[in-house]
Amino acid sequence: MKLAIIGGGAVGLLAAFYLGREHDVTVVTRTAQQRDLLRKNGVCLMKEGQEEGVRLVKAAAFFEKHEYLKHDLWVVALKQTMLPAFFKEWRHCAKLPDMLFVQNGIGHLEEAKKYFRASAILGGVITHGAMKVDGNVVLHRGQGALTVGALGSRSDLICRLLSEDSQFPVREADDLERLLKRKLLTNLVVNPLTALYGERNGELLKRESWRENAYQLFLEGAAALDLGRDEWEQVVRVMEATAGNESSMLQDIKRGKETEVDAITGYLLKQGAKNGVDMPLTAFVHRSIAGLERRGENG
Ligand SMILES: NC(=O)C1=CN([C@@H]2O[C@H](COP(=O)(O)OP(=O)(O)OC[C@H]3O[C@@H](n4cnc5c(N)ncnc54)[C@H](OP(=O)(O)O)[C@@H]3O)[C@@H](O)[C@H]2O)C=CC1
Ligand SMILES: CC(C)(CO)C(=O)C(=O)O
Repeated sequence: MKLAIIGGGAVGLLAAFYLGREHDVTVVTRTAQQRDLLRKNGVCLMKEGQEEGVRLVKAAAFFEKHEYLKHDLWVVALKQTMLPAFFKEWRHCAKLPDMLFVQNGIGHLEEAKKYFRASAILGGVITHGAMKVDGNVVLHRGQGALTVGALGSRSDLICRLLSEDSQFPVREADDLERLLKRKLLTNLVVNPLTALYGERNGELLKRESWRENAYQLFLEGAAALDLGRDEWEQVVRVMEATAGNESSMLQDIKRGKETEVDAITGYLLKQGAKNGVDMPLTAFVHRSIAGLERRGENG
């Protein structure tokens, strides 16, 4: 398939490297500078400090629309915070490719369906850990999977994406909504706490007091999402598998970027209010992250 990966960040570069084994991949970057770097050097994948390989890919800058408008599928690897601008840019375009959104969070798929009625909208859940270290270099810091499902009726695109690649398996979701909820629960626990403590994912399990905080936060999220306490096991599994990764929220805080806190704790607080679930810990971490972003402050 001809895939355009929109966003050459951590996840975009990771997906380009692995999906590029089987598909014809174009990475769509925000800047011409990154486009040129990728055209010249390809995507370089690192694991445990070692270079694993280089994948030659096509690259286009976001404004060069003709370069990727006719592809079979767009894999949208932008942050939640970038989606409003993405929707605004394309909402009036009549014929667009089908799209796979891989963001953490939930509500964006319904939003995409509203804007892009003619395109199939797929949702993807990524449990890999990844960090971009340069415009064309990504560190694969935790083995997971990409699990894909369709919003509404099943799309044959999913079959074409499925892969047994042991380092980057692509699986089909039985129940996309439930999968997104479970991932959200993981992100509720891992992302804000690692961002507050300034530590990698695995540290949350190593210290008894942090593990207890993580569990108490998990209980609030599980209640708000109407998921069982047994989900804790899968949250722990992701923390173990991505133990050496810095969560995407910690990476954002370190770089002084806006985080996805509204799509994670913000969304859950609304869900809790709707379902009559008291969420004092979630409110605490939400305000704490907003404070680290220095929202509403002058400094
Ligand atoms: N990192 C991880 O380990 C994981 C991340 N996720 C989720 O995946 C999603 C993506 O995260 P991640 O890759 O870490 O984020 P990054 O911030 O690393 O990547 C986002 C990329 O989008 C680019 N971008 C912004 N605007 C445009 C535009 N108009 N056109 C093209 N590119 C654009 C940015 O470019 P520039 O840098 O030039 O501004 C940046 O490279 C998030 O929802 C995250 O929560 C899920 C699982 C794991
Ligand atoms: C899977 C995990 C927790 C990896 O760090 C993630 O989703 C993120 O960092 O946003």
